[in-house]
Amino acid sequence: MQKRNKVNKPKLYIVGHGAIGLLFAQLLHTAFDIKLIVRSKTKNLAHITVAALDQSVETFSLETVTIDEIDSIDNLFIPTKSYQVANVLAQLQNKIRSDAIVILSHNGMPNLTAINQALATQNLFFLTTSMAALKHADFAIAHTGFGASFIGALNANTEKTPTIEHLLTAIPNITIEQNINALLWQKLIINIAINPLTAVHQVKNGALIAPQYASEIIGLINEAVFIANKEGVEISLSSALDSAYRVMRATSQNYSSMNRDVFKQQQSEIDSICGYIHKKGVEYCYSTPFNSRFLALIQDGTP
Ligand SMILES: NC(=O)C1=CN([C@@H]2O[C@H](COP(=O)(O)OP(=O)(O)OC[C@H]3O[C@@H](n4cnc5c(N)ncnc54)[C@H](OP(=O)(O)O)[C@@H]3O)[C@@H](O)[C@H]2O)C=CC1
Ligand SMILES: CC(C)(CO)C(=O)C(=O)O
Repeated sequence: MQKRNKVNKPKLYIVGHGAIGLLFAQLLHTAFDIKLIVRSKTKNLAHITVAALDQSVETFSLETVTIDEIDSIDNLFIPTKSYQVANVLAQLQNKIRSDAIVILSHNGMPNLTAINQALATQNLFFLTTSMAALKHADFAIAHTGFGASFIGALNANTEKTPTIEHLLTAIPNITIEQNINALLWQKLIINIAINPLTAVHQVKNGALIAPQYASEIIGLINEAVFIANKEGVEISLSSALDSAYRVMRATSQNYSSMNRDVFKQQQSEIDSICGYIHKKGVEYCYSTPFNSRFLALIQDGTP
């Protein structure tokens, strides 16, 4: 296959060099001229190592830039933790062109009001993925799980541009989803079922298939389905349970991201996962004992 010249490739900025950012950099670096936005740097080029699922290892180099070095951004991918998004947007807001393509990707419900306020004219997308990656060193990851990805438009002015066409070609098992709310809720419900329990009990995703966890899984998902339905998103308890158990089986050997956060005693995304259901429950005067309890347990840091 003919290699495309760097000058002909569209530029894509990726925030950070986290596990998902580097995984997507590997998938996209032949289609895009990728620049990694780093907090600080000593070198202009990062040498990246990705251990694939089949144990083969790929190495490639990408340019790194600090925010101060950026003039303007046409295409931006933000694969950070949910609690880091507001800060990223505040730092980059003046650099992002008014017609730029911005793709957010994180677990937990995004703060759509804040995102739409910060980026009122840009083409906003959200990408969810069930692929998994683990970071071993600053620029080294292992691809640890294969799963489907979905991308959907977050605002009405969003168009399917060549950037999105390139993404759809380069990322395996990705589908464009027209109903963004359904997409966000489906992923939220999977994380509600898996993340807090694997974090509190310090078990792999597959362990949750055991009957001893069933009543808590049903309790957590039932509350989320109630809120989703109140918000106009049609999801049934049985289809939500099916999806959650499917992902537990597909990622059975993985430790969830929240499991690792709790293990390493670092900040987790519980506020935008169980915390989102707790907050919505308060708004609807609907009690959410399961989500509220896991929110408190994990926020407390001593599950
Ligand atoms: N890893 C996985 O397998 C999966 C992860 N996800 C979700 O994807 C999202 C990303 O996960 P993951 O890649 O594991 O997380 P990481 O913490 O590995 O990656 C986030 C990266 O963004 C960087 N970053 C954040 N803010 C800034 C900033 N202002 N300037 C520069 N860099 C910044 C972080 O830097 P620093 O470390 O310095 O803060 C870090 O390098 C999360 O929501 C996660 O739950 C979803 C499916 C699977
Ligand atoms: C899909 C799942 C549960 C995979 O582990 C995930 O998104 C996570 O760990 O945060």
